[in-house]
Amino acid sequence: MARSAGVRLAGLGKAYTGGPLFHDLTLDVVPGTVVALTGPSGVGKSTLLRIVAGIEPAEGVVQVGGRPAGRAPAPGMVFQDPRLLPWLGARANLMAVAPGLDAEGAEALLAEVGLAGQGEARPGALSGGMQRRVALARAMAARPGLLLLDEPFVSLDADLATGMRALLLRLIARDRPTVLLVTHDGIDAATLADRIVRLEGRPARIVGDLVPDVPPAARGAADIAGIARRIAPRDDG
Ligand SMILES: Nc1ncnc2c1ncn2[C@@H]1O[C@H](COP(=O)(O)OP(=O)(O)OP(=O)(O)O)[C@@H](O)[C@H]1O
Repeated sequence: MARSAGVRLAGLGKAYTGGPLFHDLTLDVVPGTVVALTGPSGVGKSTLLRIVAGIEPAEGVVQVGGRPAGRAPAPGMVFQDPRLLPWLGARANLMAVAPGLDAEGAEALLAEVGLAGQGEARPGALSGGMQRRVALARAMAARPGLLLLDEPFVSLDADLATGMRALLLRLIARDRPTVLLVTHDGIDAATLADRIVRLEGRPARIVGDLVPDVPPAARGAADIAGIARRIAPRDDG
C-alpha cells in the first residue's frame, strides 16, 4: 500500500478562453484526509482534479506527496464517466492497473462493490451503475496514496449510493489514502469528508472551508444531516 500523499497547491493559475479559472489559488490537503470539493457547475472542480492528477497543465505549485504532480505515483481516479477498457472483463480491468493484484484479489474487490461473479463481464455488458462500481474498485485496486473521485456516485440509485458510501468509508479506513472528492451531493460530502471546501466565482475562490467536529467514521444520521445543511448553498433554498 502506498503512503498517504498530501496535496499542495500554491499560486495555482489556469486559464481557458473566457478568462482565468484559477488565479493564485492555495489549497493544502493533509495526508490521509478526505477533502470534499463543492461548488457550482463550471467553477473548475473537475479541472482541479485533472491538474492534481498531473494530466492538465497549470501554473504555480502543484505537488503530490512533495513531488510535482505528474512525477508522483499515479493516483487512483474515478471520473464522471467510468472509462473502463472495453475489450477487457471487469477483473482484467482491475488487474491492468494493479500489477500486484491476482485474479482472486480482483474478484474479492469486485465482490466488495457488489459485483461478485461478474469478473468476466466486459463493460458493454454491465449497466452504467455497475461500470461505475468497477471504476471505483479499479481506483482502489492499486491501493494508491491519493484517490481523486469526480462525482463517483452520481448515476447510482439512492440505496446503491448509500452502500457505496459505506464501502468507500471502509476502504478509506483500511488504506488511509488522501482523497479529493468532487461532489454536488451534500450527503456525499457530509458522510465522507474530514473537510469540505466550497469554490465559487471566476477565478474560483475558496468561499467555505468546514472541518466538522465529528470525524466521518463516528458520524450518525443526525450529524450527517446537520453537516449537509451547513454546507448547502443559500441560493439552493
Ligand atoms: N479542455 C477545456 N477547454 C476549454 N475550456 C474548458 C476545458 N475544460 C473545462 N473547461 C471550462 O472550464 C470551466 C470549468 O470546468 P470544470 O469541468 O472543471 O467545472 P466543474 O466545476 O467540474 O463543473 P461540473 O460540476 O459541471 O462538472 C468550464 O467553464 C468549462 O467549460
